[in-house]
Amino acid sequence: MSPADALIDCQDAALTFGRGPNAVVAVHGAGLRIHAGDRLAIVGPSGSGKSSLLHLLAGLEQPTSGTVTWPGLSGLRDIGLVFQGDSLIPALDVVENTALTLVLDGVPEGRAREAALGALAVVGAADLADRLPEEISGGQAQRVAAARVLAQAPRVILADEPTGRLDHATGSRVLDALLTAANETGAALVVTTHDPAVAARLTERHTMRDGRLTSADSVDADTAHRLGEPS
Ligand SMILES: Nc1ncnc2c1ncn2[C@@H]1O[C@H](COP(=O)(O)OP(=O)(O)OP(=O)(O)O)[C@@H](O)[C@H]1O
Repeated sequence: MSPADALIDCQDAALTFGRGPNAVVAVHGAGLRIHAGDRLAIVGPSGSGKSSLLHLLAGLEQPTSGTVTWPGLSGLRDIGLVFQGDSLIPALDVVENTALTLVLDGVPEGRAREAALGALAVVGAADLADRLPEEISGGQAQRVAAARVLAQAPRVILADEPTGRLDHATGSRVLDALLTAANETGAALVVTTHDPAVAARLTERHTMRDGRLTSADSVDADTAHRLGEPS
């Protein structure tokens, strides 16, 4: 595939926080291209730079050197973000939270609500629609975050440690929701994780260590599915 086919093209991108003796190089010259249909894991321990890399890919941070471009996207709104412990707005119920990105984007409320209810059904959270965030668990909140991204129908979903604070079974359901969201919308999916079991469910893995994106391996989707099945 040529660079022009890429949704996101990250070329030798570095990100440094601070200056002089206090400077922290969070990402050293990372190269990565994201294409439609990709199911990619960025695996590494805490502090290795995974979130920083994801922020570069999302356009939330400017690279200190190198470039990040979005040749296959019409705007950064084509990117859907799911963060660890994703914050839902406490005063809005689940369906309103799910519809929020669409409403902010100018979609009429009725249509946004309909799309949100459909997305909640896809991730198995339709029964939570009328609850407030304080009335649902952390795992359920992450599934709602996946539904919100599904309703948005982005071209790329970037998920930062979406299963980080969850037990294995709950994390697995959240990942199911994200994979379903990506499959339903045809979006590329990029997930950062420190959990090899999460990484095993994606088809391509990159390793992040001390800010360096080091290696990648690929397996076909069937193998990834088998590897990711709970034993
Ligand atoms: N805003 C910031 N200012 C200064 N240093 C930062 C900032 N954000 C991140 N860092 C530093 O950059 C490095 C990489 O952090 P980053 O959050 O990207 O790692 P991570 O792999 O996502 O970790 P975690 O899994 O704990 O979120 C760390 O040393 C961190 O302390």
